[in-house]
Amino acid sequence: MLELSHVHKVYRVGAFGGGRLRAVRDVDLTVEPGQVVSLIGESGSGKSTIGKMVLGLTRADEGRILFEGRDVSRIRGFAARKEYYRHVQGVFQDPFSSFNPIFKADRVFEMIRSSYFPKVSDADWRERVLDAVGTVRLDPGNVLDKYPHQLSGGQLQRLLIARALLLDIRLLVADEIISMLDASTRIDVLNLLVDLKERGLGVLFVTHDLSLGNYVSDRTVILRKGAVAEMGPTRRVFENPLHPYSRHLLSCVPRMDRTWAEVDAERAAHPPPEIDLPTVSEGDFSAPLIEVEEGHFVGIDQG
Ligand SMILES: Nc1ncnc2c1ncn2[C@@H]1O[C@H](COP(=O)(O)OP(=O)(O)OP(=O)(O)O)[C@@H](O)[C@H]1O
Repeated sequence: MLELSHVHKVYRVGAFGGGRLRAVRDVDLTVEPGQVVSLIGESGSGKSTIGKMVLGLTRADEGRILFEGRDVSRIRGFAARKEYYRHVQGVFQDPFSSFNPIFKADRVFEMIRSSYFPKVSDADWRERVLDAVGTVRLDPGNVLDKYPHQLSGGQLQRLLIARALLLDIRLLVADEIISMLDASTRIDVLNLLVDLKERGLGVLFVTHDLSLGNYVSDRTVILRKGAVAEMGPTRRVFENPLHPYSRHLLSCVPRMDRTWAEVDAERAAHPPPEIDLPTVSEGDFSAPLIEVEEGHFVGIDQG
């Protein structure tokens, strides 16, 4: 469904744009229908840039991004872009910024209607909205006809997902969608992503939080400095992390059931296997991956 191959993004930075920042380096990844793929990395690792490239909000400098076989960078013109967004939508971190505070929150649905379904009757449209709102586990009586300030962040986030569902959406880019929500609402929105995947949608779930990625995703991609450090089935990556960076990230996640000392002792008793990481020479911006077990890849060590 979605395939990135050898994707690079270099931003111009500094005074007069004279500097270059390689935000994404030689990234390969895929998302299949009915699959949640987590893109995990610390701040600045290039996660959002990948999401933006998939959404056509910024262009890759090298490499290809294919959605259902079509090169996203070649989608030009209003009609073609509109058609793309019928199938690919993004939801972002701050739900409040996606709503205009002076309009009722469900106005976001009207915008979809006027743009994509101008001929649908009022009654039919209402039916579709109620269906989409129900799918995201909201009670229409509680959320429709309300202003954004009368709704919680979790409710607004779910309204945005409902809006996406009104289209014939096949891929959702969910960029840090729960980082502004409290713990109890987070789990509802995470479970909603699982519902979407069961409906056959592909989800690219961008997060800096490993435990969220572990909870929700089928495959995990760990990014470091714009390149893939490790990628594979989530269970394999979490149970058998092979890249030093993945191990480091995982060791930083607090455990509810153990103290630091216990975790340290366990690690010392069972040191992880050493593997040879791929290498590249200075000035080479490729970031090769080695397949260490089926579908489980490790990338270069960037120090
Ligand atoms: N429009 C831009 N112009 C210049 N540099 C940018 C631009 N957007 C992002 N960057 C830089 O590219 C790098 C990757 O940014 P990106 O937002 O993709 O990272 P991220 O992993 O999503 O981080 P965060 O979790 O903090 O959002 C960062 O160093 C960032 O400062």
